[in-house]
Amino acid sequence: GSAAASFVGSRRAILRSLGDGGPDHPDVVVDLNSSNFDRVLSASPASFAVVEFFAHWCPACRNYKPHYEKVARLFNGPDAVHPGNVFMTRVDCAEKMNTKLCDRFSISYFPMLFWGPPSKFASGRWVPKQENNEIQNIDDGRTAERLLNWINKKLGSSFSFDDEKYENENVAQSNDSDVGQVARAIYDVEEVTANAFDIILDHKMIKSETRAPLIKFFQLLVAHHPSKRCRQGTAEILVNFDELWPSGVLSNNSEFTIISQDKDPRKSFQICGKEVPRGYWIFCRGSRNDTRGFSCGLWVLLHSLSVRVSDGESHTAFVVICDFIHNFFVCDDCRRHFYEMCSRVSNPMNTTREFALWVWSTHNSVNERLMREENDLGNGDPKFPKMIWPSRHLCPSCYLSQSKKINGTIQINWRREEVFNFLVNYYGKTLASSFRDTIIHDSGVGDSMIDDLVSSANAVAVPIGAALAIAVASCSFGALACFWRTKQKNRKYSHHLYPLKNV
Ligand SMILES: Cc1cc2nc3c(=O)[nH]c(=O)nc-3n(C[C@H](O)[C@H](O)[C@H](O)COP(=O)(O)OP(=O)(O)OC[C@H]3O[C@@H](n4cnc5c(N)ncnc54)[C@H](O)[C@@H]3O)c2cc1C
Repeated sequence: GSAAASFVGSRRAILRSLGDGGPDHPDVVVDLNSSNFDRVLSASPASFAVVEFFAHWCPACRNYKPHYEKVARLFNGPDAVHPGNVFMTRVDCAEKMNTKLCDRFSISYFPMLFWGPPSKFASGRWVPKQENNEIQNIDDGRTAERLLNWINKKLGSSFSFDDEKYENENVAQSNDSDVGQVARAIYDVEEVTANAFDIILDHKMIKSETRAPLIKFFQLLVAHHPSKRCRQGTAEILVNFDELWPSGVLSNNSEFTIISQDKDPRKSFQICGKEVPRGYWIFCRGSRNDTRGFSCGLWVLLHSLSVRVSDGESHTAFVVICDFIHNFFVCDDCRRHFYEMCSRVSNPMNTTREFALWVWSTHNSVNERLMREENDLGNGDPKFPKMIWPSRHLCPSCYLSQSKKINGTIQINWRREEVFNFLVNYYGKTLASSFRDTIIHDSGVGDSMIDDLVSSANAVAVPIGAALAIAVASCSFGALACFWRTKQKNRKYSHHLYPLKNV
């Protein structure tokens, strides 16, 4: 009796240490099935995915579950130690709906594990003994340790279960690390966009006086957001804007009441698609819980917009961004400081260069101020001290000569032309370089006009005004949009377009 009891006890202890669900060990493995498999995998920011095919009735799978989840906790979920590296998922082949999916991967036993780039899973299949398959069968993953070893061999990494949250290679880099790091920031730009929209809804910030600035900001996003998913999602919201937030119902300074209470707009409109927000930061991840993240993502969004607008749009975009921060950035100090700097601009911005350099130098003024503050208060992120950016290390050619300290402030002689080139390359091309920018039309009603509209992957040029005009003229977003459009036909068209020229 007592031997059996202690056996059960120790087995529990082992299970606990491996993680058997519960509040300390949440199950962060992403469950996939035939209806979301392709979409979720193709939207994953991770470089690699593991897919476990199992059957819920299989006892070996049940025993394996805590092992698999222990590995998954390193990579998945808000508390992941190494987010964005490996996406850990599973498919229950005992579910009828998944039969075809499991056949696609020639599942011959449970659990059966595969490894490959997420996008290859999304479009792929696996056939035994076929060479050059980008999807590989994981033949040695029977315990948590062995699976992690297998992954480490593939990645050339040394991930360990002892790694602590935040103390990891993702933050061993700093602001000053290599140029390619910013390629991962595209996911943070999506994350910040979705978070900002959530905040706007949560705080009921759409009021009669903030409605127009928001519409204009959305127009800017439709035309120039670096992520196609976000361009499309924003276009959808824009097309439905009048329906969701009718101007007549909004009163000054009072919160907006959702007309039909059971229809919370956020439930039907995801500004960057279904997979975002993901709940974690990659490029903008701080070494402490309360640093970086959102505000870092917001800066990256602003910079990436600034290098994408055309010369002719630059002043409008400047005003739109100033108004957006002023009305919707809930950090009060930040928005006041920023707006002050906006107000100091007396001449219109004539070029993309002027605008992008303004955002850059404004950001540096903030950095400079925070450098002092964080020094005094010790509340900065120790791994990401504020600095004047870009460092000599990042952009040697941006510096004209040795910088001097005059009255305690650093005076740098910038080569502004080089800084601009650097910004365009960094926040333009490099930011979007490794991005798998797929849109899967859930409704199946693809529309070439909207695709054209949102498909400009880099610094190109759908004039902002045209973006909404095209969006409005299209029925690609399903019944609601068509309904809206039909209704608009009888109204004064221009009133609803908010042409940016009139900012
Ligand atoms: C509009 C705005 C106003 C803000 N105002 C305040 C404020 O008044 N007080 C306050 O405490 N916090 C303010 N913040 C927050 C603060 O600026 C930082 O975002 C936050 O402290 C996180 O810092 P970070 O280390 O992630 O780097 P961030 O400053 O957020 O920068 C993000 C990344 O951008 C790059 N970068 C840095 N400088 C530049 C530059 N000059 N040009 C281009 N790229 C650059 C770096 O790669 C950096 O890691 C503001 C944020 C925003 C978006």
